[in-house]
Amino acid sequence: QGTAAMATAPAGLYQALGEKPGITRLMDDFVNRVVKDPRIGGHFKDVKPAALKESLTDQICQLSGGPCKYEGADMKSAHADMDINKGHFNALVEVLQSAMDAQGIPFAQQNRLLALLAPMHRDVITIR
Ligand code: HEM
Repeated sequence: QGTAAMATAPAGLYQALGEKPGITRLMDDFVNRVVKDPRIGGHFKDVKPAALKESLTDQICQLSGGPCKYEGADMKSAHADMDINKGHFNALVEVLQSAMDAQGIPFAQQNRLLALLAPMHRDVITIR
């Protein structure tokens, strides 16, 4: 991931997300919601959900302070040529919030994860 993504994980976030099993469940539900979302589902029409779930699980696990290593593409390369605008980015964040609600993740912990993801907008949004 890009340098902007390499913020320090707040203590206890990995645990609050339910560690690897909780993050796996969260990303499973999140991707299922994303592909169905009318605002951004189209971006994912040619994507294999299982592989994306695995990449995201590793990324969020590592980012939140867990013992994982994300080995996928950096955020800039992963999202190049996708015509992602601010509305798409915000829609994805909204879907993530719904998925975190569904997993019973406390609001304050949700915000700690979102704060780690927010700086990635610089690499993900390509239409300004
Ligand atoms: C903070 C926001 C985001 C994060 C952290 C994120 C993270 C990721 C990660 C980790 C991958 C996998 C890359 C790999 O395995 O090499 C990925 C792929 C992808 N992302 Fe994002 N993403 C974000 C926002 C978005 C948005 C807003 C869209 C479009 C609406 C989007 C569309 C995609 C698509 C279509 C892929 C699949 C690429 C492929 O497999 O060819 N992402 N993203």
